[in-house]
Amino acid sequence: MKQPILQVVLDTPLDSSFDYLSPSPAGDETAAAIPQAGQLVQLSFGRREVIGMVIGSSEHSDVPVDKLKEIQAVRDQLKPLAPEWLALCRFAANYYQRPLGEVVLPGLPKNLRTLTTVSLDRALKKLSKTDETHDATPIDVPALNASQQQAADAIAGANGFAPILLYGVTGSGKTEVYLQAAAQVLASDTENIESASEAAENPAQILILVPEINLTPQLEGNIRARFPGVMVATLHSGLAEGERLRHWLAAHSGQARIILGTRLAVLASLPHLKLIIIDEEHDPSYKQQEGLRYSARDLAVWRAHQLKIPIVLGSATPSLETWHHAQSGRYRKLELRERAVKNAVLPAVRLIDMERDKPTEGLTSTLVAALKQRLQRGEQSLLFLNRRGYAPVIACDACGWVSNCTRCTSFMVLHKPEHRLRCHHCSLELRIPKSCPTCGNVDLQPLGRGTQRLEEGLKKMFPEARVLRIDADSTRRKGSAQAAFDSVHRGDVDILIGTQMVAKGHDFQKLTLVGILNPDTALFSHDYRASERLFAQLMQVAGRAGRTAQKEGGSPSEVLIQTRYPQHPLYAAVIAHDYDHFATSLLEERQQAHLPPYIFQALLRAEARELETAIEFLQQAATCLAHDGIIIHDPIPMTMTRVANVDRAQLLIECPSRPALQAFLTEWVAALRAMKSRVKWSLEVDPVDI
Ligand SMILES: Nc1ncnc2c1ncn2[C@@H]1O[C@H](COP(=O)(O)OP(=O)(O)OP(=O)(O)O)[C@@H](O)[C@H]1O
Ligand SMILES: [Zn+2]
Repeated sequence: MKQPILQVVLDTPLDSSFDYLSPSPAGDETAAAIPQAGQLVQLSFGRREVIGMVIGSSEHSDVPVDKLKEIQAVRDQLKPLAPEWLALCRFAANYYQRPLGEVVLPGLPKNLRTLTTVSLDRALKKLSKTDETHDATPIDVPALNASQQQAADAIAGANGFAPILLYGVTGSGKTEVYLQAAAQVLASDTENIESASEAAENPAQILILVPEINLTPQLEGNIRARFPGVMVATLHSGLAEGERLRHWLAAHSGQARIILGTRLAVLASLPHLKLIIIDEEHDPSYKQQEGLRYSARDLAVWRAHQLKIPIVLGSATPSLETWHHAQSGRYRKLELRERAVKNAVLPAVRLIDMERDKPTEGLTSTLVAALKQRLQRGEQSLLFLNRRGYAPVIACDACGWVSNCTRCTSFMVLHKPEHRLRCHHCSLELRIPKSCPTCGNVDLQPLGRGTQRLEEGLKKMFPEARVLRIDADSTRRKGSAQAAFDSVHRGDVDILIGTQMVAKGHDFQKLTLVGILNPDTALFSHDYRASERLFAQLMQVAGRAGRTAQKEGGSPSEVLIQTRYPQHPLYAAVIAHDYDHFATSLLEERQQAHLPPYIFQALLRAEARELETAIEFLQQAATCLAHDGIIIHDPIPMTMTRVANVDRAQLLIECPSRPALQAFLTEWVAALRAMKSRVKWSLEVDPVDI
């Protein structure tokens, strides 16, 4: 019999599959099983041994058969990945203009891509022994209020592809809706299937995506307690490789029925997926910013469409893309207008004019008085400052020297507790100079204020208060973020200082005051998405206050924003908690200015030692192909031009039609590859940072 020819993809930048021969039977076999599409195989490629995935087979090859190599080993202990999964990868590869192999293989856990099968065999063995049920004391499940019930029923009752926006104000109990809808889906799946054995073989799976899993241990605990007897798998980059493989296999085998993960989980193998939930769907962390620059939200919607299942996008501040779909009726909108806890109300938002009430240690007297009141009453406060470090720069008054990074177009940030200057872009670290490097002046001054400096000032101002800072620096150790949030929930903290890490979905029960410091810079950014983001961020952080009813003798929940621009319309919308109106007017602006979601964009980035080289490459790229109907802008240096001694420039491409843009990009990428330029370039489809 002729050996079939297998097409295999590998993790290489070469945009093609490679032909290999099926392995010949071992001595004592008459015929070896032919590897199927979706199967992982080991083979030699050039001089290397690598892991690839079979994507198809054929009778013919353009390469003479005697030149073809045989596949060396088949990972047949692993069930092949399903055709639907391969189709998802194909879509992502086409849409984001990447070779299929660079989507398929990096999407799998590392331990599946190694040449030994030790960890795979170990993980499979461990999984086969795992009792599907985990011990959990079922917790009290709150009775849903009417709008929550309606939403949960609508989700669980949806048939076929059903994209749903769950638009609920902060604290409206969206999580409870997800969980009760999920419970209904898991239960009805078991009832509907006629034979019990079929149900046992194919129980429904539910994918829940969250922006950052380490920040939501509450949710994971809640899910485990809620679904005793159901295997829950988590998938995120914080897992050790062994664990990650085990969880991935649990999803792939169908044993895990609830999969809770960050953006990377959207590429998991989920053979019985019946419902997808994306919490905080507006969150920028759903966008992968390197390699395959995908939007997990968009891929999830595609997946739901492919499988004809419902998908829930939950947020108090939906992205404008999602809002646009809800307005046009493509997505169904379900609303939760009230906070879920009885008598809990949205906080009153007030602006403090910093021109009139001049801050000391970064705090206006109004905010200080409000903090004092909370301390006296034993309530918690949160100060939100989205800038980590002590001060963004240090400077010499005498000669004007500032702490520039020598490798980037940015400043070295002062990190006082660590006694270091750090560049947040290239990670360069230096000791803090004792005197000015140019004039020798010993009196170097920190300019501006980050979370560390705020913490120092607060401790001086309120020596009796328990102050805790949560930011990327204070939570570097594994588990430290969780420990920090636990101490806030226990009530061991009076004043919490935090960056955007503290704003994401936390259900702080004792918090009655939120102070927002320094949000103004984003008002005047040249990025057209800045105001959408700032608004969402302010609404989210404001939403951490007042999640329970006001106690007797307690303070009403309140949000104080320190600003120099109290007249700015964005703040007026925050005060009114008026997302609808704000989003609608932003959409109008976008439509008039021909910006997304009314136009589709792609961004070509180039990197070189010299800026001119990068720009030249982009100029060539702009003219290398006819482009009717495609708008190609002039190449420009990126705002932060130099990072780690590399200069960066970008070229924006736009088109009112997505298919036309896609068709152009496919041809264009081929032309760019053919240029064989030494400039490093990358293409991003639907870019979010321009
Ligand atoms: N039906 C209900 N009755 C009483 N309490 C409820 C009910 N539903 C939810 N809650 C409680 O309301 C609080 C807020 O819920 P949750 O954290 O789910 O809000 P959310 O809509 O996700 O808010 P955010 O957008 O701010 O993350 C939680 O403490 C939750 O336990
Ligand atoms: Zn740097």
